[in-house]
Amino acid sequence: MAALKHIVGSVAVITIRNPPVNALSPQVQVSLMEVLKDVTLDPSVKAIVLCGENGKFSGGADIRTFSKTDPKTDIKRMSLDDVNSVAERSRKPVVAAVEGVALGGGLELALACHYRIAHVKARVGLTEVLLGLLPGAGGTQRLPRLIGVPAALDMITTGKIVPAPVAVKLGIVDSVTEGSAVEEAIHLAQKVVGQPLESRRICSKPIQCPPNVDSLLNDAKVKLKKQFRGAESHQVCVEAIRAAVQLPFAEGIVKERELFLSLFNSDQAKACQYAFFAERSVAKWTTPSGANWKSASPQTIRTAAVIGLGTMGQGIAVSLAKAQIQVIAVEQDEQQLEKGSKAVTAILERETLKKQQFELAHKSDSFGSVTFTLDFNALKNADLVIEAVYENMALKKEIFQRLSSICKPGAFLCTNTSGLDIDEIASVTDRPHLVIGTHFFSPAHLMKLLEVVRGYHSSSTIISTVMNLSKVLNKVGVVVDNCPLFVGNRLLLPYINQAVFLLEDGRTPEEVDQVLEEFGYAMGPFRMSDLAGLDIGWRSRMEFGLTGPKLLPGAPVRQREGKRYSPLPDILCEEGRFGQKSGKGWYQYETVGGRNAARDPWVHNFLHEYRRAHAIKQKNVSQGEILEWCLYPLINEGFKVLEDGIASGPEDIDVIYNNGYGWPRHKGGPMFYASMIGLPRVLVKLEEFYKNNPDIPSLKPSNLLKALVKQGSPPLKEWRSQLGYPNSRL
Ligand SMILES: CCCCCCC/C=C/C(=O)SCCNC(=O)CCNC(=O)[C@H](O)C(C)(C)COP(=O)(O)OP(=O)(O)OC[C@H]1O[C@@H](n2cnc3c(N)ncnc32)[C@H](O)[C@@H]1OP(=O)(O)O
Repeated sequence: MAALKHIVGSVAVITIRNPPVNALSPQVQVSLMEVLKDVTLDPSVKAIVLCGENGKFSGGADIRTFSKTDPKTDIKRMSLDDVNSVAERSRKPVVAAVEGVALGGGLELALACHYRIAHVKARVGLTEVLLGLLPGAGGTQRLPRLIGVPAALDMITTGKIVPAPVAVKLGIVDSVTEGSAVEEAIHLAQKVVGQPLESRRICSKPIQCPPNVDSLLNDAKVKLKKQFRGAESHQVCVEAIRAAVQLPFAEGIVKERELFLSLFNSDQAKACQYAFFAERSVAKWTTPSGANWKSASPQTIRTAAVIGLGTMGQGIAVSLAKAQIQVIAVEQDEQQLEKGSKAVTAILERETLKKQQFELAHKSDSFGSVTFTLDFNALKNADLVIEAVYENMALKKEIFQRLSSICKPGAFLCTNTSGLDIDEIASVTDRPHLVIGTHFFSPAHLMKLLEVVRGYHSSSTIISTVMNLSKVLNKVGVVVDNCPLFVGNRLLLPYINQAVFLLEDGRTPEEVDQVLEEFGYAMGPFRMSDLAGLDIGWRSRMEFGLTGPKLLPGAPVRQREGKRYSPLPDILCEEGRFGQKSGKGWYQYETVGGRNAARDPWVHNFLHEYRRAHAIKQKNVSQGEILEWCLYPLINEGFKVLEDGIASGPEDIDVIYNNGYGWPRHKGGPMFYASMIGLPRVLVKLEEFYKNNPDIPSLKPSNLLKALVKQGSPPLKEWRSQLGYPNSRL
């Protein structure tokens, strides 16, 4: 039985049982319905308590069953909504005892109960929108009636999860307890036996609308369109809430169902659900040598050190402190230390304020302390050190040599680099097995991704410790192998190059960005480059002799070693145009450090003159071709990364892109996207591009892509077996 019943006096306690998160699978729903009907008819039962096994109310409808559900037949036959209706219509009081989580359909079930008691540490939310859906079991009709339209709109359209004390303030739950929510619920159930229930049924509550409700809903749609470019579910959620506002409850439920079904089998919903499971799958890492997440022994990190308090170091220090880890922050000179400590303190103050506002001043755990010092010897007691100085191999090696002699035996040594060789850095230490790459993304206290780059000698203990740490820091860690640029930046390079080639061929930064932003990227390649800083790539190209003083004399302007090369970004940097940080880059900004990109006539004129000087003929490229020209080489590089064994599966690449590179989640990630549009299409276009541009090697289709197409394009979950890894995780 997926729903268990036991009787306490005259109270029937129904426990949802479906480990690990008590997901409401079709079987659980049928079982719940049976037990609910049974206890409603049982004359000895006077009240009902609903709870979940093992301290978790419910993680919502069972997402795994969605792909096997036929919306036309299965959902119409029986749905969670019917269970909710039976609970709500019951003449006996039904009390939800919310422990752990009540998310999605789990919270919708709780909303159908007459009372809700939550444990103080419980969290609730209608998270369906993040899975490309809407709360389709009455959530869009009940929540606005319970807490008002503005608050419900915010929760439903963002999928926000709130802690129990906030849920009480909002009116979602009636009270919180530090003790057992189930005991408290039983107590309340006994107390309210015989009391009238009509006012407790949310379906009977009139909806309180602010006078400007129409513009509230319309403005929300505009805002959400900008925030979640191209994503349907956020928009459809607003329409479901509009139905709650305009229609009586029963009709609103019918409309909600219709809108739910319009999303249920969409490609976007499939992509979001794939992204959800991909994130879980990357946590279960394995290495080619057989080490894996199950057998490794992660260590708890209590004290961590950060070396270098530039932008990255600041964010990393804040991230650690927010996770209640004690931080020692080291800089090399007084001035840098003062600048860094001021910045860290300011960010921490802002974060404290945000936390207090979010938790509504509920007593919560404070942040870990940060000690600022110039003294490297302060690192001797750190459990883990993250070096975050700028990208310079000699400097990093010098630091790691020092760390070897200062840090306690067993301390983990991490380098925050976006592409330098981890093995070379590890080679100067006394403990290469305890050295690893931790590639954070800026701003490091906000961005979710952590690329965990294992070196040749990295032990399973350091991999599992850092993967665990990523979860503690509320990040998504992905284990990748050591190669130049690792995974994320390796795929980014051809994408950016292709975008720049488009400028040579006659397009403008605005046109290219618009296509990629309409696709769903938060920022197109040029706005993103301006944000990241154009000088970073420039310095690295100088280091590699692609430009600057090390460039061999006589090198053709638009070629390097026979390959197409565009000097446009280099010229911009030579002009002092580094992007936002200098107030100008591919765009112009209102001030140095400004955020609002505006068309820059200088850039347009410069591009025009450049094309004229090099006698480049303008090409007519459609918006669709711009998209394929930029994205397919990125995807192709993804296949090459898989072929090289740098990432262990397509999910790893997609998780990296969804969480670190602004890829639209409702498109699943580049590899998922390729599977959706069809591998033959990607291959044919790459072949065509490569034929016409043999001097761009990244357009040459990868062997893996060709092999998969030859085999009839198997589904993504089978690609991994093609790679022949000994420890396939699928
Ligand atoms: C068919 C028509 C039905 C009509 C339904 C009406 C509308 C309702 C829709 C929904 O309810 S959609 C689901 C909404 N729920 C969520 O979005 C919650 C998703 N889960 C989470 O956020 C987290 O998993 C958690 C519950 C907060 C737990 O986090 P934790 O870090 O503790 O563990 P995880 O590693 O994330 O998960 C453990 C394990 O459980 C699996 N899982 C989690 N939630 C679900 C779920 N709703 N359905 C199925 N499976 C779920 C997760 O994949 C992990 O499994 P493994 O991957 O380790 O095997």
